[in-house]
Amino acid sequence: MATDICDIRNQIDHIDDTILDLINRRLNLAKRIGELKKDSGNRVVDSTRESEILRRLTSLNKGPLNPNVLHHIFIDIIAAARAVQASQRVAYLGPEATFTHLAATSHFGYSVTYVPQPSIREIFSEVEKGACDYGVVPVENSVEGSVRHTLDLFFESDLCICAERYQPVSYDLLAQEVRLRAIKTVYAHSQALNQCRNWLNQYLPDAELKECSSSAFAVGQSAREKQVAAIAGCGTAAIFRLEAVASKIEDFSRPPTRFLVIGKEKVRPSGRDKTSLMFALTHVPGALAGALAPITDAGINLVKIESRPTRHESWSHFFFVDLEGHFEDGSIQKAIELIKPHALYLKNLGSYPLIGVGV
Ligand SMILES: C=C(O[C@@H]1C=C(C(=O)O)C=C[C@H]1O)C(=O)O
Repeated sequence: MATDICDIRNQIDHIDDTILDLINRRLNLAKRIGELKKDSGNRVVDSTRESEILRRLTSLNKGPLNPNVLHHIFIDIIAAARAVQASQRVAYLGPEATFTHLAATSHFGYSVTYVPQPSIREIFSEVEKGACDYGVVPVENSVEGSVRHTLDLFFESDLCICAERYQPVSYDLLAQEVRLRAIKTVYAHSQALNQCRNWLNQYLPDAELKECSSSAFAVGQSAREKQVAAIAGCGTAAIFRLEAVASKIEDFSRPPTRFLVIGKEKVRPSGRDKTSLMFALTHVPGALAGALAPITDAGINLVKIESRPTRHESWSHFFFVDLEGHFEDGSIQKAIELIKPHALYLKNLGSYPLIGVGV
């Protein structure tokens, strides 16, 4: 038996050596690409190429590797490949361990510098002034609120959407050690606490529950004391060097929150893309139907539509629509030309790879 384990471990060591060697060879190639990009003035991050790689590997994968794990592994390899080309700074809605932070790390991996911001407006402005290369903002069904704020800020800003990301809203119980019995106190943000009440009543009925202002504060308390646990977003244990004592402890599972990666670059087509438009219409009967008709007529899939008051005197509503396709597709360009006469204002917020929910 022991010899068997020994033998198999030797084989694993050999595979690890090969993986390490291959990763370093891949990084050296990325470095060469980085030099070519520098010469031609191209940006380091190529989201289209990245999504092509992830889609290709996901379809090649025959298991037992879980597709989500495959995604995480390659996001980190790709992040390391970006880092050897240039350092990247990513602004997100802080503090650490928010769902926006999680969305950011699952998109950019751990080889970039994350810069927490106190508000969505500040994320936009950090990227606009070039202090950060990208920003990550919540846009739909957020637990952090202010999603409408994100939509409104696109009116003022020239930044575009470079990518989207779906982040599950799920909680872990974190502590220094994994024995549930040892936990006497649980710190959590009020939202997290409210969403995990049943689980806490069932598994930690005697623990003292302490509400605090952020998950980052909660995990800070846990890092200080062995008997203190914290509730934080699923997957944050590694960020804080704590153990996940229990996972998915929320009482009801919720749909994932959608986040956007914003930046200055226009993303080229990947083969399966989404285009986000924002337009304002006059408040006359049939205006919206008229503006949407070119989309229907072209057989374009309207993925989402949402409206916001413009708060400008003579304009009534902004409409945000997500279409399946890329701005460079003839059908999308033609539809936009036909919408324009109906609109007081129209802006293309960007085309970016379409991502399945949960990836
Ligand atoms: C290596 C490149 O740079 C970055 C890293 C990539 C990778 O690791 O595969 C892919 C796209 C870029 O974001 C590249 O552009 O090919």
